[in-house]
Amino acid sequence: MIYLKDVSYVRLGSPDLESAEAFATACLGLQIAERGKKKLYFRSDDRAHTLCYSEGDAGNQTVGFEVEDDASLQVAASTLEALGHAVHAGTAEEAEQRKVKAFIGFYDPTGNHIELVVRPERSGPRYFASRDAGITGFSHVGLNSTNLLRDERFWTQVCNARVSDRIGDISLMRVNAIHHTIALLPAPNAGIQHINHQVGSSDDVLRSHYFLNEKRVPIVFGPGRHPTSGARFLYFKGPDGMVFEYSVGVGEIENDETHRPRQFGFEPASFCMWGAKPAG
Ligand SMILES: O=C(O)c1cccc(O)c1O
Ligand SMILES: [Fe+2]
Repeated sequence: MIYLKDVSYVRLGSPDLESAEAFATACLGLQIAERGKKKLYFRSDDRAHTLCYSEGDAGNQTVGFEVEDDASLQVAASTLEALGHAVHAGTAEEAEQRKVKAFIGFYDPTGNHIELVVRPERSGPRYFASRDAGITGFSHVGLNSTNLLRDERFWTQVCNARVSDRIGDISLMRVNAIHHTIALLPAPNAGIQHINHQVGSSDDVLRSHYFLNEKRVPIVFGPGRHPTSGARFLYFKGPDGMVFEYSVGVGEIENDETHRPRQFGFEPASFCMWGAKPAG
């Protein structure tokens, strides 16, 4: 069993780092942590980085998850290899680029590139962004899935994810008390479907709605409220078509042992209890 503790970071390729930087700082509200060679590191909370853009193909997308220690990483590697997944052991240089002690890389059954990391760095100074978006931290990712049942099985049976709720066959899965850290959404190919940051209040969500509209950032869904996690949300489009979500008030699962996933119908009202409909 692979015990995921939390999501750690997202790594995104972009052919235009300048635009990515402008969006991440002036629109999304992240803090530049470090400029590397053709790499930009961003902070959103007390971690040293939670997002890294590197110059390259926008199809290069990776999600990093934290595991407990080196022993857990070894178990993860052998578990994956036994199941036929090719596992890449991160080199010291690659680990340094990720600000982690060690990591492995592999592809999930859909083909999403996943990294498992040990001892991701924190930062001493607190997160301080130039735009006051009210971000309190990087919280979850939506992952594309070409086969929801197969991929839910991978994340819950090979890994320790637990289903908190389902909308149709879409699963919202937790790896700790937070309602979900991974959402699996149907898509024809691999990719990150959205990247979620939590904000401090509903005011932040609505304030950003006006702010992003003014900046001509395409709003793709919301403001709204998810009946599943209870979170108030706003989705908008960033560089290379990547969708970002702000949300506040994501619930926690009080009793991990006794919680049973709730089933919601695959319909708009299951995504927004206020009646918002996705754009397009
Ligand atoms: O927060 C949620 O419950 C949620 C539901 C559907 C899709 C999402 O991205 C979510 O964050
Ligand atoms: Fe989400």
